[in-house]
Amino acid sequence: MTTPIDANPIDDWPIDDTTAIAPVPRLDPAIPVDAAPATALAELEAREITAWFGNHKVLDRVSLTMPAGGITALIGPSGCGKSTFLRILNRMHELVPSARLAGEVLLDGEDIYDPGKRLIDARRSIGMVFQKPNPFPAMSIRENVLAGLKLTGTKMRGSDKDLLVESCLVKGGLWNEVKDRLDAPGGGLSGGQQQRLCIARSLAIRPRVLLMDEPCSALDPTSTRVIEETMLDLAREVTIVIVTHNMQQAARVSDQCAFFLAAQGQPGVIVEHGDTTAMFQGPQDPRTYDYVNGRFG
Ligand SMILES: Nc1ncnc2c1ncn2[C@@H]1O[C@H](COP(=O)(O)OP(=O)(O)OP(=O)(O)O)[C@@H](O)[C@H]1O
Repeated sequence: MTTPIDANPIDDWPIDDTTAIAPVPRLDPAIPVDAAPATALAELEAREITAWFGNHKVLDRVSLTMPAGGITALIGPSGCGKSTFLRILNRMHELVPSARLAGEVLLDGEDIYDPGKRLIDARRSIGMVFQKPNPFPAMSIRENVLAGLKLTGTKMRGSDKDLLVESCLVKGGLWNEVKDRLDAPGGGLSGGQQQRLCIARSLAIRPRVLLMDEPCSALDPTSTRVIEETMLDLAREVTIVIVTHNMQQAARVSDQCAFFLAAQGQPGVIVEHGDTTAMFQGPQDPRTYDYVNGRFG
């Protein structure tokens, strides 16, 4: 099925993913966030995804199941469509005016592109963390975590906000470093701390899936390890999909990998996917072997 691209109902959100925060969905103001039940782990399944920018087809019939509570790494050389695929998973692809796609993305069996589904619900359930940490620099750490609620106009008691800020910063692996300076500006944190603040911010809207587009590529090795530990902890409650160029990182954090490749002038496809250990130790396809062993890309 070719999915029609609707006008973007959140048209005041910036598009540039190096500077924007992910569009934040609207919580039900009637439900205090700390009282909301924990959400069940969700499986995400992409079926036969084909994507275009104008007439340029960049993905061809890509299917992948991303298991509930797992970490799936998308790997492959530059330009093979990994980020495009990731952005299709939470309907960010349609922010680009020339973008089109065909196929389905099922969140626990329900197609997020179904005409009866609202864009806002996809964004509510499927959060995104970008390559470059992008906190609001002048806002305090606390305000950054709560930014999604503020932007959506959700009302919450002060004590509920305090609980939410603490729980998100704990889950984001940042609480111990910032608990005594929650009113300090987010822009004053180190790059690695800023990225964990962005993770905490995305958790505040209780996503069921967290998409991460090269979240450590701007960070030093120590910060990278801290983010990886945070991801491993988070996978107990959110399904994670990460794009990474770092093969060691893919091996360290992911349960399964999908290897994307685009032949010269051709759209990207998944050459091979499966258990990460198997992909690294005994890939089926010689191109996967060459890529994971650093022979190209
Ligand atoms: N906004 C856009 N408009 C037009 N073409 C685009 C746009 N974004 C990406 N493309 C094209 O789509 C193809 C896939 O790009 P994409 O960024 O998804 O690849 P990638 O595998 O994530 O690359 P990298 O690893 O370098 O980030 C490329 O040919 C790219 O030039």
